Amino acid sequence: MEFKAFIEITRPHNCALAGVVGILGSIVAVGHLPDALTTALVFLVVTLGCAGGNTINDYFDYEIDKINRPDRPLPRGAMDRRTALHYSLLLFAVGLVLAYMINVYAFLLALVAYAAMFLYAWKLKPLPFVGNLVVAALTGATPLYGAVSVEHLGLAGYLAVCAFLVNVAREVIKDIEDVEGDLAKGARTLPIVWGKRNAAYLGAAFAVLTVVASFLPITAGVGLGYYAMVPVDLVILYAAYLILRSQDREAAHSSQKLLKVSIFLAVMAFLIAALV
Ligand SMILES: CC(C)=CCC/C(C)=C/CC/C(C)=C/CC/C(C)=C/COC[C@H](O)COP(=O)(O)O
Ligand SMILES: CC(C)=CCC/C(C)=C/CC/C(C)=C/CC/C(C)=C/COP(=O)(O)OP(=O)(O)O
Ligand SMILES: [Mg+2]
Repeated sequence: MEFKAFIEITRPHNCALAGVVGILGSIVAVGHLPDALTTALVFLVVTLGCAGGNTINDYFDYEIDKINRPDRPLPRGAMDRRTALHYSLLLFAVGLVLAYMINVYAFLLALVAYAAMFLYAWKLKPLPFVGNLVVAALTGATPLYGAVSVEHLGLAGYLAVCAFLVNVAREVIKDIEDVEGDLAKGARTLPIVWGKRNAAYLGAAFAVLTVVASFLPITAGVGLGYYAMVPVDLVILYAAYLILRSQDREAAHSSQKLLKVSIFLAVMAFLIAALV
């Protein structure tokens, strides 16, 4: 058992980004950073949830990851599956205790989100497009979590719409990348059921919808700092072009990685716009 596997299996880069998005949701909801305790609790509840979700995901994806991602901790033997199951449940439990310290709505939303992540990994992922929508809804719920924690919505709804749309695009394109392993396990993902080209059209359409939605905050009078979103939109459009041009594994990998970069850059743009 490798100690670093306990960090690696949580995909800390996703968790940290998600935690920042939770805080960003609070900021754009009330127009300023909430008090230190609320900020810390929002960050921890989201990161612990994301960590538990990624861990339980690898627990149930063990057979598929032996083909698609043999370098991950479980297929390479750095952690056993039973430990991963108990570890994920511990992460969720700690997250729920902290969520209860925020307010009852934050506790309930965390309970629903954590249950959705477990259900996705256990049963929903193989369902064509349904699994993609669940993951995207969870990413959209992240800024809303920050808003619920400060009991105000503000511009967090716009952030949630953008998060949902860009992650639908990315999840569909990730499924195009993973067709080989998914086929071997009999997973009925969208590209397998509907064809890689049709799935590429759908993924690109959601990428374009993300660009359209990214201008919504401007209608609400967000400041000049928001124009940092323009290069983000260009990255998203290029990712859409890549997957339309070719649906092979390499093109899908480049396209979904570019969308991940756009998510990171967009979060920075929203932070600049919210704090400038
Ligand atoms: C206009 C625009 C792009 C706005 C950005 C909206 C926004 C705030 C997005 C943030 C979404 C979010 C909470 C991201 C957290 C990290 C993340 C990508 C979670 C989804 O992970 C599922 C994915 O399948 C994991 O795969 P991988 O990244 O390859 O490990
Ligand atoms: C709202 C609260 C309290 C928490 C939200 C926590 C977040 C940010 C969830 C975002 C979605 C997420 C990280 C879900 C976890 C499950 C997961 C990793 C889904 C994607 O897994 P696969 O579809 O198997 O793709 P991989 O090939 O990357 O494993
Ligand atoms: Mg997985």
